Amino acid sequence: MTTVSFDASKLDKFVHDNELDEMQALVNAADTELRQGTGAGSAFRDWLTLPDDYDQAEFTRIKAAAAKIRSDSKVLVTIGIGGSYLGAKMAVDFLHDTFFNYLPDEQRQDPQVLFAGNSLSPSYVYDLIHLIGDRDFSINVISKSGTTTEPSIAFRIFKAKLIEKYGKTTANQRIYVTTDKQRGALKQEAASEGYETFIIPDGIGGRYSVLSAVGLLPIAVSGADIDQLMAGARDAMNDYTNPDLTKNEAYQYAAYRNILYRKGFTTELLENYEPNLQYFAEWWKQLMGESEGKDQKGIYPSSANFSTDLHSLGQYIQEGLRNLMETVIFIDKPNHEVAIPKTDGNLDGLQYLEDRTMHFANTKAFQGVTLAHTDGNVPNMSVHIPDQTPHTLGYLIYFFEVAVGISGYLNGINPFNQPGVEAYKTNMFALLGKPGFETLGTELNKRL
Ligand SMILES: O=P(O)(O)OC[C@H]1O[C@](O)(CO)[C@@H](O)[C@@H]1O
Repeated sequence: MTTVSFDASKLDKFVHDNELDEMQALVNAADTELRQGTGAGSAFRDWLTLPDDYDQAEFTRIKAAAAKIRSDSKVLVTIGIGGSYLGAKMAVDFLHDTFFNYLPDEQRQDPQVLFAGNSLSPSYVYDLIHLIGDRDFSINVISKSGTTTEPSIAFRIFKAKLIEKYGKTTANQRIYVTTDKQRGALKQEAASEGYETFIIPDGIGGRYSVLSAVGLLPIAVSGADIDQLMAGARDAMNDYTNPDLTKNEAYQYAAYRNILYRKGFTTELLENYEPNLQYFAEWWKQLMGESEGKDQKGIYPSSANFSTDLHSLGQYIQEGLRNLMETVIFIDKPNHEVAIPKTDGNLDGLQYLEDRTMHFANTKAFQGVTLAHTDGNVPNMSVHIPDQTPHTLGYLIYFFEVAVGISGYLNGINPFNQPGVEAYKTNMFALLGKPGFETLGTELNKRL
């Protein structure tokens, strides 16, 4: 039984039935490229089988490390950027109360899972140190390359704090490293300092890595069930193998967004109606943007949070430039339901909603928006999920991963590389004065 249900029924106005049929041959070819490894970037497809084919011993070690952190720390500082933090952040948000990280220590059973190294903001780091205060903490530093500047700087700072608080020997036992099995400065440091280390498999790029140690350790520290997360992904892996578009909704989603893209709908908004899905969209944006935006083409991934943003972006979506398509993730059964109470009289004009629930109102907002935006010529697709359990999240993650693999090949690009992200790094190194970048540094400084 599938967990995710993809709904393209509101696309009639934009896509004829025969157009989907016409995509079948291209989808078959994309499926072969993905499954047989004949497409570009084939060395980075190990996420395809990861839910079934992962290192069980390491998985056990992740759980043991999580148990230790949960027993000796009030805070886990998770250091990483891009794919080395977005998956963990979105999963911790998705799987817990909206205010999970805000609860005071006396009201919580789980450590706070906080993030660093995903920007170069000094104020953020200063404020985070202040927030941790004198509470016990551990660090999980995550970097596949082991050399990314933002997390490297944050690690230096938080490691110094850890040593200051506990002394070097104990501090080293509170540092958990997730990195490549052999390359990079972080790997060398972990080996020399004896930090507990987890591996990011070679064949999995950062944005596809949430179901490896990259995501699993912080998610397990938060108290979420990582067995169920993997089980959900495994179910999706088994459900999405048939390339027949009438039988594979992940492939349907890939096909429809490419049909729409070719008609000029070049920006896709991923939308939600639950605030703790906001970071799901941030994770999705990296997955889609780094996979598809290359060779001067690709759908631009953006996002909106509803109904909040209907009061800010709603006007643009309804009547602005017509290059938008929308994909809504809608949760059929929210974690909690709240009734709209009865009151004496009808001064606020809400009597007609008495005995209704907030989820009823949210559902009507979703339905009303879908029809209004469709009338406004914004193609609407939706992805329904039953709940916010780890199983559903694992399933949903896999849905989007396999969809972007197919989508990338449909658009004739390599969905597994990200050459474009190097340009800013090279300039930054040159301007920072990193050894080896002196000539470029001189040139760039003249242009400033
Ligand atoms: O894990 P790393 O090597 O620190 O990289 C973090 C992120 O940086 C990128 O390489 C882009 O700069 C992403 O692809 C990746 O997810």
